[in-house]
Amino acid sequence: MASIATVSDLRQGYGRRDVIRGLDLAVDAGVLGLLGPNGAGKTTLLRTLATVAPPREGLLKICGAPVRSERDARKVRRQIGYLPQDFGYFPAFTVEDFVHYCAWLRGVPKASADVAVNEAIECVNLADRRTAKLRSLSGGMLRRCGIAAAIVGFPRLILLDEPTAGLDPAQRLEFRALLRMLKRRGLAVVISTHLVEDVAAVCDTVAVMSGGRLVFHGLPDELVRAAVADAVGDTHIERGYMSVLARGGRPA
Ligand SMILES: Nc1ncnc2c1ncn2[C@@H]1O[C@H](COP(=O)(O)OP(=O)(O)OP(=O)(O)O)[C@@H](O)[C@H]1O
Repeated sequence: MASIATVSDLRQGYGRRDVIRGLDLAVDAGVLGLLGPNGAGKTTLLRTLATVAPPREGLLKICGAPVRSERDARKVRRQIGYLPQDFGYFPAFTVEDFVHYCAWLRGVPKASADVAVNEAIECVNLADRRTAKLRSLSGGMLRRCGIAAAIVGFPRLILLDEPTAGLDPAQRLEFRALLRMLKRRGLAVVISTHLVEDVAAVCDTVAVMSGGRLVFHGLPDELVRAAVADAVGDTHIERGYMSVLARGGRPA
């Protein structure tokens, strides 16, 4: 089956600086966990997949369509839900207003928008706060509202930048259940996270970035098996993660 998104030989950066070089990645249905230390390039990759910034070099394809121009990007944005790390919002909007607005921005058909908005709000367990103003929400609730905005209408590609930041342990478990539901719908979800245990619990595949390159892409079990004998870490997968970072992508 064709991948939902691919980047080939991607070069991406800011100003004069390249932060991603020669990166190839295929995103298929299921949950892909994107790991890597601060500054590795995870957000830059997600922004590129979200068509926020065009690749400096290389090819981005969404649902099989090459995205080479703003015109191409407009055609595929309907298929993309994106939760940035720091998302902008209007404090006076209610939860419902905000998710509706994001549905409208993404072109969710008007006839199905009300149902889609309700469904998204229920998915993140904010139904009892639907008329609350965003300014009155806790950090975790606001994050869940952002997740609802990213999944409304169930786009085929959902990109979540540190979605579990600020969630308490019970909310993180609920978020994992939500990811499993999105997976059952055949959607592709990419989550950037520093929580290696979230990846072990719910991701089908894992990509590890370091210094703007992909140093690992495979199954969570394969990351566990990548652990070297003296690796640091409290869990098997943390030891695998630390090992691939230390190795910098060189074959074992
Ligand atoms: N808007 C920007 N302008 C200039 N440089 C930037 C900008 N955003 C990110 N960078 C730089 O690009 C590199 C990659 O940053 P990026 O945010 O993609 O990493 P990350 O893996 O998401 O990090 P974190 O885990 O801290 O969120 C870093 O060196 C960062 O300083």
